[in-house]
Amino acid sequence: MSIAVIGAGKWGQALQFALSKNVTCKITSRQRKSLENFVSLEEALACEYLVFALPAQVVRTWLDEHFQFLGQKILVAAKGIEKGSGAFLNEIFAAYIPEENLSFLSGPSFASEVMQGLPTAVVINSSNEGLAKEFASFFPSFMKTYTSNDVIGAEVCGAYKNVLAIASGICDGLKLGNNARASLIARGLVEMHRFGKYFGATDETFLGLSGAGDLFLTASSTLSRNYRVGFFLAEGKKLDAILEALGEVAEGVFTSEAIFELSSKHGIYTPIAHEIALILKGKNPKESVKDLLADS
Ligand SMILES: NC(=O)C1=CN([C@@H]2O[C@H](COP(=O)(O)OP(=O)(O)OC[C@H]3O[C@@H](n4cnc5c(N)ncnc54)[C@H](O)[C@@H]3O)[C@@H](O)[C@H]2O)C=CC1
Ligand SMILES: O=C(CO)COP(=O)(O)O
Repeated sequence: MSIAVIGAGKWGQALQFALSKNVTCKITSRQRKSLENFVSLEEALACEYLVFALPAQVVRTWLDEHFQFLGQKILVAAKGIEKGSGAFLNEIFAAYIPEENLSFLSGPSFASEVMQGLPTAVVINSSNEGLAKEFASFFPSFMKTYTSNDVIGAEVCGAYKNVLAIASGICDGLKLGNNARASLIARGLVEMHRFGKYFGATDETFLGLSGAGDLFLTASSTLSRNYRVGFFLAEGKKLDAILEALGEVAEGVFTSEAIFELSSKHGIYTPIAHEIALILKGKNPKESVKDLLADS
């Protein structure tokens, strides 16, 4: 078998590191990097298995410009909803790749900890159980892998928790206390469940690794880029300056807009994501706290 990671950012490199414990794993990116088993895009695309670790917002253009379906089996490792279209990643990929060849990775997994070989548990989600199990078998023992067929549930959780992590960072940046953060995370879980149910997600996904697991992780740690974006916004820093200093993707910034658009279109009640979208457009976070407390 042959496998390659596409995208050599933080997550792509961590996944290559993890998969290389069991299999020879190649990696490619738009700029050549001096990484072991770095290959050209052509060589990567010729592999039987591909792991996509590109930011959600660039996936559609990337597929349009570079992808050719040769029967490859795909694991999508990005977490986000496309801004503008409100498209989920499974919808974007489905235009290029048959559903039975697609799977999606979810669960609590900071790249920096995976890079150190620290233990975690993740989920491989696919309508094709055999494919999910195949990908699961490639992961090293320090990453315990579960499988699920709730693709949309895993996708909603992975994307929504990034927006809630921004909210949590704001909460801590404003020094609102532990009670406030726990309330926010708990209400956030209810909110993302409501949103996910609308699109057909399964209840139990929200209680497991993809939902509560990844939400608790990301919304309670300064290791999260999304959390840090929120923290610095609360300190009064400008979004552009925060993102420039971050130098890495914070998907929640784009996903909050996508959720705002989808919730407005479908009439889904998502007050926390709504306030985050407004804060990212310049609303004072303290006003948002007042509005959320007063909201009934
Ligand atoms: N870092 C982490 O701990 C985790 C990240 N993820 C998700 O994985 C995805 C990627 O995140 P990271 O690797 O951490 O981000 P990153 O910011 O470290 O790297 C993103 C990579 O994408 C490349 N890239 C950006 N635009 C591109 C384009 N138009 N064409 C080709 N390549 C392009 C960049 O050069 C960079 O190498 C995101 O959706 C993120 O939410 C998921 C789980 C964990
Ligand atoms: O998805 C992640 C961990 O599971 C990474 O979160 P951040 O992108 O906020 O760092």
